[in-house]
Amino acid sequence: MESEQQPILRFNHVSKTFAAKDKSAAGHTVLSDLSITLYPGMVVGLLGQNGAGKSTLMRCALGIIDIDQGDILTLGETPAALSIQAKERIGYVPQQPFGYEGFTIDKALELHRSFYPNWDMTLEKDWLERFDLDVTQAVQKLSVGQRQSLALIMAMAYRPSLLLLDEPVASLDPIARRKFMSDLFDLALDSGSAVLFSSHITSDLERVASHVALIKKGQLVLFKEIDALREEVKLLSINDGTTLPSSYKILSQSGLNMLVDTQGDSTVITGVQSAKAVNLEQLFMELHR
Ligand SMILES: Nc1ncnc2c1ncn2[C@@H]1O[C@H](COP(=O)(O)OP(=O)(O)OP(=O)(O)O)[C@@H](O)[C@H]1O
Repeated sequence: MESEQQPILRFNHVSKTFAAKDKSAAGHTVLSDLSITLYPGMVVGLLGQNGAGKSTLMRCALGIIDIDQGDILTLGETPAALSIQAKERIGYVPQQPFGYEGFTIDKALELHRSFYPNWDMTLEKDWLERFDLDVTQAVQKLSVGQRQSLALIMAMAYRPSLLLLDEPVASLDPIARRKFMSDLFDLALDSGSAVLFSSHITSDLERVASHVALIKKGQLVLFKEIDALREEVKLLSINDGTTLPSSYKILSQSGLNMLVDTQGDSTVITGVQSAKAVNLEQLFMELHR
């Protein structure tokens, strides 16, 4: 199904190294040979430790940061030369939303919506109510969570084809978070959009994402449908000398315990004492032991 659709965002063997301050020192490689493709309707949760490269990946997709190797296509275009038409179809909420200080919420929205011909006033109104925002309030007086809620409305009310959300819900209370997350999924499905969002809250990710992309030190360790995760990623305890099928990808190993991606291979293997499914949090912990 996926191959028949045009990708919304494609990272193809992308690498990025930031130069060291001291020109003679080696640079810091933040993304390494990373490939992911997002198709319409995909909600991809990006998981990784602090500094793993999640924000950098999003900034590269927007052309804010240049890459060193590989290529990226954002709505079919090169990020460094995105057309206005493409920009009108992208929503982005950075980790620390900024801008519109000195405006009230309604004035800020009035200006912001003027940039987007497809702005949906009903959606705006709905989300203002959901987040319980008073439009007469000054933007600079909003709490961090309220500021984040406003940034989300500003990024989503024009139903962008591509939505990049960098820890969008970190400052939202659990009720606002839950509402936002389920709506996010519906919105993506309704509008045929693709969403890439980073979060450290694995339960949110499990609830709302269709896929998970796990990044460790700039490398993509796993990219999988959430539903396939429980079936295909296993914590194995094996006997010494056990040979695993070549289709298995070993994600981490500690003695005779290993975390593997069976990649759908259901061959029965002798020598495996136990094979346990893992949830996202367990997977994350195992990978970073
Ligand atoms: N402009 C820059 N110049 C130099 N180094 C940078 C730059 N931007 C990011 N980095 C470095 O790249 C690494 C990855 O940063 P990034 O913000 O992408 O991580 P992250 O996965 O989003 O982390 P977090 O979960 O803490 O938000 C970090 O070590 C950071 O210091």
